[in-house]
Amino acid sequence: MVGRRQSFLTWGDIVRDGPTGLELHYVGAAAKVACLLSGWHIQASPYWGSIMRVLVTGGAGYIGSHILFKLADAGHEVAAYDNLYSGHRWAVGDAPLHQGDINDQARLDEVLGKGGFDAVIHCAAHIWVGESVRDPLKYYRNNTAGAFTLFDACARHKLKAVVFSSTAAVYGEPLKQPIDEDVQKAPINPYGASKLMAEQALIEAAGAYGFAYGILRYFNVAGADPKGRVGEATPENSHLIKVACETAIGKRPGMRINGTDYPTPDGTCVRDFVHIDDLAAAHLAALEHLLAGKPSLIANCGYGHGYSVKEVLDTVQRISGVMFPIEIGARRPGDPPSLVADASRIGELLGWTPHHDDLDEIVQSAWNWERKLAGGRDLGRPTSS
Ligand SMILES: NC(=O)c1ccc[n+]([C@@H]2O[C@H](COP(=O)([O-])OP(=O)(O)OC[C@H]3O[C@@H](n4cnc5c(N)ncnc54)[C@H](O)[C@@H]3O)[C@@H](O)[C@H]2O)c1
Ligand SMILES: O=c1ccn([C@@H]2O[C@H](COP(=O)(O)OP(=O)(O)O[C@H]3O[C@H](CO)[C@H](O)[C@H](O)[C@H]3O)[C@@H](O)[C@H]2O)c(=O)[nH]1
Repeated sequence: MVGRRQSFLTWGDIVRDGPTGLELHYVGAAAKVACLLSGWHIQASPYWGSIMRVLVTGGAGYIGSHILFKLADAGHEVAAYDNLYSGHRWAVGDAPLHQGDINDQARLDEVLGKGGFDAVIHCAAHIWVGESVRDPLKYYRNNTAGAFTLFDACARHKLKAVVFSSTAAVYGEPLKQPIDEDVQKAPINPYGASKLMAEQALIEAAGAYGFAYGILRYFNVAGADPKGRVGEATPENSHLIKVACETAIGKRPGMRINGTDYPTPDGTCVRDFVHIDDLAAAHLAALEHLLAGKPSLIANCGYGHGYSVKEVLDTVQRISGVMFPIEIGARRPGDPPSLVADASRIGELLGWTPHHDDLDEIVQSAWNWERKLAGGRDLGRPTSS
């Protein structure tokens, strides 16, 4: 895959219009040679040389928007589907934004019916563990029932593949760490349970209606686009690194550590923080894998090692240079003490190799983005449902 869009589109267009598979090999090989000669970075890809047409639900949100940029950078055709509940119109960049709700079957039919999409990446969801404990039905309605409506539409419109944003929260509190994909799933909060049900429905629907699926279970995603085009701007945010950066920049007066009495080395929760750019790359690799006809998969997205809440806050203070106030509070209901991925499967299946496995780099990129936001973009919550 090459890192320059215009040129790749030219090759891809030839490939797409070619009457036989021969062109694909010819054009693919010629493009590879051209890129090697011009020194462009190339990653091995089984879907090399073809354009994928992909609809990203939740594309105006934090993770969806980075996936849009990653796919577009690689020359693919992308569009976002988002109700702008917590997303932002500006976050989709040049991609078309189809405003709509995943619970709205008629709107999904309209968009998927004329879109000519090969695949859907399903990121749209409610995402807050704490809120899910306070208002579980909100989560089952959007993350489970909404996913059913979307998967049904994908089946009826004969999509080839669906990649689903799942979460480490499906595991609950497994005894074994790092956590591999086959451990027993026993979510301890409605957010994780709502996602696990959607996973199950996707697996069964894909088998029955004949499409491929990729379930990616993200651990804790953080950081921003290395080119600074987009980053995390989800409103009412409770993600640790985001809250810490907002506190350091002065948007919040202080912050709290949710519990220091966990059975972990320093008593605070431990999480496996994965850089958003590596996570977006995992989606590109998963799509290429599935659209090349390879088997459906379930894979963790993490680095295989964790940092405690205290370690993360120390890092944010050091990198920002701001010693913001931190108080010690009670545990937050629904928080497992430790979530660290066994990340071997995704490497084996997709050849995924992290490029940003470094807490300082993750925090630095989140901090750079926070400073850019403070420069003045309007981040008010859009009003549509
Ligand atoms: N952020 C993390 O650390 C993390 C970790 C694991 C899994 N995930 C999963 O990744 C996905 C994306 O999370 P995010 O951090 O980008 O959250 P986000 O809130 O920034 O993005 C979610 C997007 O979905 C949209 N949306 C929500 N409900 C919708 C609906 N009914 N119809 C259409 N659009 C809707 C929102 O407007 C928003 O743009 C979610 O599925 C989440 O569960 C996130
Ligand atoms: O101000 C804060 C914010 C967070 N925390 C703590 O930091 C840890 C991480 O919390 P986050 O809210 O950043 O992340 P979660 O692990 O709760 O959840 C995130 O990662 C999960 C996967 O591991 C999910 O998928 C979910 O969508 C996503 O929000 C938790 O112990 C939390 O209590 C604090 O102490 N203070």
